[in-house]
Amino acid sequence: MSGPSTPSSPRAPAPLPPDGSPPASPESLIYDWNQAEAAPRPPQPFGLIDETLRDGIQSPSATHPSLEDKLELLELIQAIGVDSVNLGMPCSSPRALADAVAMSRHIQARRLTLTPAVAGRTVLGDVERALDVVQQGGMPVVLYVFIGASTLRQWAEGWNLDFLAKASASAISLAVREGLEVAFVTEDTSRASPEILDPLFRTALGHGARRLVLCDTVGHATPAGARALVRWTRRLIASTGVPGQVEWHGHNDRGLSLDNALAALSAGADRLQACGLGVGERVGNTAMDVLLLNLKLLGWYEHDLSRLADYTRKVSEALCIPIPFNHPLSGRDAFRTGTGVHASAIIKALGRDDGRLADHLYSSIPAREFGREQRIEVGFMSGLSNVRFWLESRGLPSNEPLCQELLAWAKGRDSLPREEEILQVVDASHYRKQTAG
Ligand SMILES: CC(C)C(=O)C(=O)O
Repeated sequence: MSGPSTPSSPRAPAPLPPDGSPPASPESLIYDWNQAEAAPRPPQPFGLIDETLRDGIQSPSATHPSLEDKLELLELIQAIGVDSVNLGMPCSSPRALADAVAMSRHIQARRLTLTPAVAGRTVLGDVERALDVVQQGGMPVVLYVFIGASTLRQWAEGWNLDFLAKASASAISLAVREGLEVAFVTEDTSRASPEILDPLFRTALGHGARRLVLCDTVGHATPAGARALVRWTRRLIASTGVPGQVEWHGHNDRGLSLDNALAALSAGADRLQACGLGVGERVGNTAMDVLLLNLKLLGWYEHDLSRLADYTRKVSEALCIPIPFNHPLSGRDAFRTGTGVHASAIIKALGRDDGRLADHLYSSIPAREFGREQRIEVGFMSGLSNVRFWLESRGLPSNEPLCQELLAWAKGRDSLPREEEILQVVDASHYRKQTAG
């Protein structure tokens, strides 16, 4: 009896080699249900902007990174293939302005290909600080000018649509007149009506803005909402005849920011904004690292990502924000296996090819492609194979009595032992044996 048919058929796994030899590739043994209803590919080439040094440092738990850390981060953002970077809000403090200038100079001195951007409100003084960055930094920057747009935001500020349009028009006009490329950012776009967005977007494009940034400021959107908003905005831009681009900025309050970013891209967004480790206001933004990981695995992103883990480590260090233990890819536990059944299968696979199969067995992410590696641990859920492998991979003797002793000891504990603790038990066992002999 055949099962229900799928809308499109993923490739069947290759037959298992009869002699147990390794298959052509780990992927050839994987039946990929994702292919049955694959997300539509982005309809056009897309860009990415790293917002860690703008929205990321707005996280209440973040430390303002030193200039040295900011410069190192620029290098890593370039290394993972992201094309643009927000240098911060030069209007927010003299230090923010000085750092933006220093980063602009660094980009030029190091010949990085990153396009720098800065942010400010639709306030003339904020535009002037962006112009200071250009003048003192010696290179153009894209200016992201933002204003609260939804009815709720208007109510909180005592604004109306007429005020929003006038403030936006005058800030954009000044920036464009001075030669800046302008991105117009409507805060709370995902809760603003077409009756607000339509005139504001037309005003912005009419005054020379060339990017419209759709903000899911409070993480309200679902993928369906993100798609609808992007498509609606693209239609609006098309109706003006102006060559405008759509950009997506999403927050993670409901845990949907990654899905929303992918949905926005599939619906035609030209650029996605994201922050390393997903840091940012409240629970943060789309995580750049997790976004890149998924774009790569979807086949939508070509760039080598072997330095992705270095990038997240630097974000964590620079902003003094620990990486959650279970964060995809970079978390301490992302590639650790203590459980006996899992470890035993990984160890068997490790013995049979160059390690590529082991990378896929209990992970959907080939660790080594992203600068990480699988680790087998010993703990209360382990079996003998964990212990034997743990000892042998450190060049230690792995005789049966020692393995049994270590396993019994590990099973009596409430948590996985640290390496030094295991080594102490190994030493004590050898000592006992010597003195007994
Ligand atoms: C200023 C804008 C881009 C913002 O951070 C938001 O709306 O979330």
